[in-house]
Amino acid sequence: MTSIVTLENISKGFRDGESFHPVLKQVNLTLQQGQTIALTGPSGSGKSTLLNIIGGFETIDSGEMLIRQSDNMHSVAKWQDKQWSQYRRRSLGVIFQQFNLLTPLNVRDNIQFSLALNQLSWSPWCDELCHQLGLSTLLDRNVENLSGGQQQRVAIARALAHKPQLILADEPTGNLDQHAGMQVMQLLTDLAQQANSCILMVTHSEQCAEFMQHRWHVENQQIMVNPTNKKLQG
Ligand SMILES: Nc1ncnc2c1ncn2[C@@H]1O[C@H](COP(=O)(O)OP(=O)(O)OP(=O)(O)O)[C@@H](O)[C@H]1O
Repeated sequence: MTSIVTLENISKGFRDGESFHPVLKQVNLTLQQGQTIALTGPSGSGKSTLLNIIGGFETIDSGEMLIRQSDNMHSVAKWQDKQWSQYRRRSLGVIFQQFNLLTPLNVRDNIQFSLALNQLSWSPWCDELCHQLGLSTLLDRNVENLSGGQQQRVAIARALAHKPQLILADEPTGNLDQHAGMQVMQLLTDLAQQANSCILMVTHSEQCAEFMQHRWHVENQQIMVNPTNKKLQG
C-alpha cells in the first residue's frame, strides 16, 4: 500500500475570546492510495475540520502532516502558499455540498477550467468520465440550467478530470434525493477506483457510508478506525 497523507500526533482547536475549544487531540492516521473512507461523527465533532486540515485550508496547532508529492512523503510544516496551491491543483479533487461550479460557463468549460489549472487538456479519460456520468449530451449546456443531480455529476467530473490522488468530499449527496444520491455514490466510487484515487468523504448517511471500504468515526477529539456497530449520529 502507498501512503499519500500521514498525520502524526496532530492537534487542532479554536480560540473563542478567552476560551479554547479543542477539536482534534493527538490524532494519528494514514490515507492510502485508492482507499475509500467514510468520515462520520456527531455534529460539531471535527469532521470538516479534519477535511480542511488535509486539504490545507486549515493549519494545525501541533503535530506533523506529511503528503506524497513526486513519489516521496514531504512534511508540510514549511510549505508556502505556492506549494499548497500546487498540491491542491495537482493532487486534490474537492466535492462539496455546494457544487461551486462556475455558473456563467457550460459543462465542458467547467471541466476544462480545472484541467487548465494544471496545464492539462481534454483527454480520453474526460470523455469516459462524461460518458459514465451521463454528461456527454450536456457538455454545451450552461451549468446554471442543470438539475441538482446533473450539477453534482459535473462537480464529480471536474474533481476527477486530472485523476487526483485524493478526493475530499463533504456530504456530496446532501442536496439530492435518495435515488439520485445513491446513483451519484455509485458513480463516484466506480470512477475513483478507475483513477486509483483515495476518497475521504464526510457523511451523515448510513447508506452513503456503506459505499466506502472503511469508516473513521470522529468523537471526543479522537478518530476511531473502522468502529464496530457504530451507527451514525448528528
Ligand atoms: N473557523 C472556526 N472558528 C471557530 N470555531 C470553529 C471553526 N471551524 C470549526 N469550528 C468549531 O470546531 C468544531 C468542529 O467543527 P466542524 O465543522 O469540524 O464539525 P463537523 O463534525 O464537521 O460538524 P457538522 O457535522 O455539523 O458539519 C465546532 O465546535 C465548530 O464550532
